[in-house]
Amino acid sequence: MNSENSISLSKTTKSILNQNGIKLNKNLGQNYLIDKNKRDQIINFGNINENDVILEIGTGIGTLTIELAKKAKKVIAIEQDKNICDILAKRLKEEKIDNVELLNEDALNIEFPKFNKIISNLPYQISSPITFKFLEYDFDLAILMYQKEFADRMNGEVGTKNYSRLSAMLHFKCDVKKLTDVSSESFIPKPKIDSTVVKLTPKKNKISLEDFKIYSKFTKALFQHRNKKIRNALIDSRHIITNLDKKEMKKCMNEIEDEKLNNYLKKRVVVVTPEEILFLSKDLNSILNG
Ligand SMILES: C[S@@+](CC[C@H](N)C(=O)[O-])C[C@H]1O[C@@H](n2cnc3c(N)ncnc32)[C@H](O)[C@@H]1O
Repeated sequence: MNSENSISLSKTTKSILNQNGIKLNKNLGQNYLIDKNKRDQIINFGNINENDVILEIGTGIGTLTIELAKKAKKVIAIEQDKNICDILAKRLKEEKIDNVELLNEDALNIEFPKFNKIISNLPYQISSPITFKFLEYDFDLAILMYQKEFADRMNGEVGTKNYSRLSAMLHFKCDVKKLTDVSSESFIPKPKIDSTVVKLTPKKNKISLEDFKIYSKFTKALFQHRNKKIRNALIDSRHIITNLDKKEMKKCMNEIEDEKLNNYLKKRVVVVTPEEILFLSKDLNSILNG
């Protein structure tokens, strides 16, 4: 960490918060970046040009927003906390920055305006739902800061403790690359966890929207019981994938004659690859809902 740089960002951040009488709220994931080198690294990873429209979730007082706005065509900046949003609006005005569309909203509850890149130091309490939401949109690149353990789960290998609904969902949509770790010292207040900056690059040959919808439902059902056999996991989470009741569903499963499918049903969730989940989700979906 370059101490001079960091001291200045740390000082500015503390002074803005003090002047406005702000006490940061843990429940909203308000840990603000004070490491100027890491901030600059994140911006550089974004490889921003003057045509980019950047989506930023959780702007805080604008540590990333202001630098993003200097390089991009436009920044769509979403911040849930009204007081923090007001501070950023004032800063943007003072700095004569007019290419930021600042939205005081819960990012989980709104439809995002059009964008092509996402760059954010995310509020960690919404890491999962916001990442799944990103997957519903087309974009060129995302540079996102997550809790380190969450980042590890994003490309968890099949059969390991990090293999999760998250890794299975990302598998068909994006390449996931960890770029740099960020120590807890780089934030105020200092969180108990370390962080990792991750790059998501959407895959070119994605599966069809219809298949991904079915795959998503089955993945959700399966990973609620990651150590169970697939058959039992699906029966237990049947409400996610079908309207059949337990008896009807068991009957359907018992009538399956396809050997390959029957073999999958006997495997434990955690050892089944995304390709296998895709295969069985399409077949089972027509059996259970056909
Ligand atoms: C980790 S801080 C990042 C702040 C700033 N970008 C930085 O790097 O210092 C996350 C921010 O997200 C905001 N936030 C929390 N939940 C949110 C939500 N559901 N929608 C939008 N913003 C949210 C918090 O108020 C907080 O300012």
